[in-house]
Amino acid sequence: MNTATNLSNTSNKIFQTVSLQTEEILAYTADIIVDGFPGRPTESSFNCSQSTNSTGFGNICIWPQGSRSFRSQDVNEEPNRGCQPRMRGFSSRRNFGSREERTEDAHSRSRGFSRRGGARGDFRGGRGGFGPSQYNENEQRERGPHVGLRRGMLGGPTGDQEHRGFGVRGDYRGGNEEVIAGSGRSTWKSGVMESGDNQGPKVTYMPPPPPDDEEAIFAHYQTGINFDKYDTILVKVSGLDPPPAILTFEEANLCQTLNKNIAKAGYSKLTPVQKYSIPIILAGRDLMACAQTGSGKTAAFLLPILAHMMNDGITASRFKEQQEPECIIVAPTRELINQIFLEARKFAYGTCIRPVVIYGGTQTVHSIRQIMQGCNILCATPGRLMDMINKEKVGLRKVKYLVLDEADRMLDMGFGPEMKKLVSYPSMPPKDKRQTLMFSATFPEEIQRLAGEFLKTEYLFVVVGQVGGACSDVQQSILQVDQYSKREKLIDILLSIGKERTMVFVETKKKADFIATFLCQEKIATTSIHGDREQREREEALRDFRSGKCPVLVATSVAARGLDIENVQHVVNFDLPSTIDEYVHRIGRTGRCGNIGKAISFFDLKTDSHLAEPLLKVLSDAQQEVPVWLEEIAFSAPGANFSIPRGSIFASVDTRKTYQGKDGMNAGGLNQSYATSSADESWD
Ligand SMILES: Nc1ncnc2c1ncn2[C@@H]1O[C@H](COP(=O)(O)OP(=O)(O)OP(=O)(O)O)[C@@H](O)[C@H]1O
Repeated sequence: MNTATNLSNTSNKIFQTVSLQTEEILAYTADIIVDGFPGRPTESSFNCSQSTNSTGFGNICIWPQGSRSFRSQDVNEEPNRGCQPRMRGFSSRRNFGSREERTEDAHSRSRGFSRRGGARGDFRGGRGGFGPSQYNENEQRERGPHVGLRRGMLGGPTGDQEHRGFGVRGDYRGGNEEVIAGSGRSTWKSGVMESGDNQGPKVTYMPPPPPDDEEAIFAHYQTGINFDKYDTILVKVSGLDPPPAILTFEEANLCQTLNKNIAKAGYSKLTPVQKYSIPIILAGRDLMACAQTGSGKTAAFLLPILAHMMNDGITASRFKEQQEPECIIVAPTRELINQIFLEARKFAYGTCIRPVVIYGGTQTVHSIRQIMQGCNILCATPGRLMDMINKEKVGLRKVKYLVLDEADRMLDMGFGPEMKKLVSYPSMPPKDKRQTLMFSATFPEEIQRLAGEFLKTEYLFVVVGQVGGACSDVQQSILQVDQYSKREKLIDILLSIGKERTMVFVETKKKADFIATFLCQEKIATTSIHGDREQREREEALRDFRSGKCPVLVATSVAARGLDIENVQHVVNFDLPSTIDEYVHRIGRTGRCGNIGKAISFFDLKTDSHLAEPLLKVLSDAQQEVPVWLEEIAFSAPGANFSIPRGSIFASVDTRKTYQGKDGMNAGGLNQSYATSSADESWD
């Protein structure tokens, strides 16, 4: 394989072709039928030039004028081979596994290996060219157990990125943390992080430093017209002796620097989750908090942690081989953890507290360098974090605050074992010696139970609204669209939307490429983000989307959680996700911070019927119109049970048995219900 990397692209293709096992060729043959798209995205359609920058359009693909487009009328034909989109990353490169990122991606590969009998060194990937040999007609899902099969097929150390191009897609890269988690159905091999160290190419990507002028640091978007409506949402706090909520930032008694930063960030009123979480964290309590998407959970944990650190008189950490951060924040995706880091940097501005971010898909040496320069708050994706701990670049002895953002995902089968490993690390202070904080918009009951293991028994549970409820600022519509009509419908919608920023969610990485290519062909400036894109490309895609250069972003679930992008007015679920929680997170990319958004979902009777009932509940809980046909499907579903109260598919209360069935209140102050709208609780 090493020899192969030194061959020219052409000879590599030949090499790879002859390397295919019969079984893989057969699998590839199956793979050419993309779900719902008999019009196969061929090598030519995805044969994207790497010289993207020369197009001046970054990640988007541009079809030459007059190129023939393929829409549903020519679904049985391939797109014109002469019209190749110049679209970096949609197809052109493949990588072969990263030594540096091994630990990050070991999960996905290990799962692939375990399912495939531990084989390494297979060829695969090859989007649009040689075909990911492991695909079958069902496609590999972005989330779930098949993900590992997509990666590292060629295996072996293969040199740096410059040598990766085989003219096909399917880059191996490490650390798609987001990819392995989520469905709760993924298989997991604990201990894989330490296994085999010599897989894949060296990752050379170093993310550019974020702009450090004050204006950029404090750049923010405006709260929307419904921001004040947050006041009316019911908040429930359960657990012993919760401290009273605060109504204003002043009541939090934060230091002057923090208050200044809050003002510069444009925050003048607390959101409900902040009103309740800030005093709880300031009081040193462990917390599990559940609040709608876009309602300010990040600041709800960052501000009190920073306040504690300021009170503790933390001094600037000095350059050292090993750093011992006081706070560790973990999140499931690279882009999200980077966003959290930027928030931490904003609120810590002008203090000597140094936040650092590390995540997969970037040079390990770069992460090490960042850490060594001093680190008080370490924002990390799990794989990279464990790698740094194993390399003894991060010591856990001083950890006082541990935050799991998107905690339900951090604790599911994808990341749960890793999180357990983290908290049981010998040097990690036990739970009674640290403060553990968990935040998410969704918290399934079984995950709540798991979370209990990480938290002190007397942790507090804050629920703003309904656990797992959708944000009511998102106008949701569900359309019945079969898979063969989806593209046509999408075009209609995007044309009517015009240039408004829109995220289009699809279920697989491959389909993300396909739809992005298709939209570009239709002359809609589109970019894409998913776990098979290189980190550089993912970040470029987000930049292009944020700036409006590409107003359409086609995404897999990698972008479903946490991303806070200004002005996303629409979310389209081209494919509905497999779980209702995922739906709630996806549509939450719009309608943030009091702004209004719209979400349109294509409901395919053949594949989505299982979602009818939970969808109906989410819609009605958020006071949305429920289509009659959806109601009918939901009611006719086997086992449909509408005697249960709406929303009861979600945990509506703290699952701790001790506190349940007490009629809402007891002498210890359990299960207090609060409405932030009470007359004396104005935010002004
Ligand atoms: N009190 C506030 N006043 C004004 N803006 C705020 C306030 N709190 C948070 N925001 C802004 O609201 C936006 C959404 O916040 P954030 O990303 O923390 O939401 P979230 O609840 O974590 O959402 P998700 O569940 O999608 O992760 C951000 O742009 C943030 O800066």
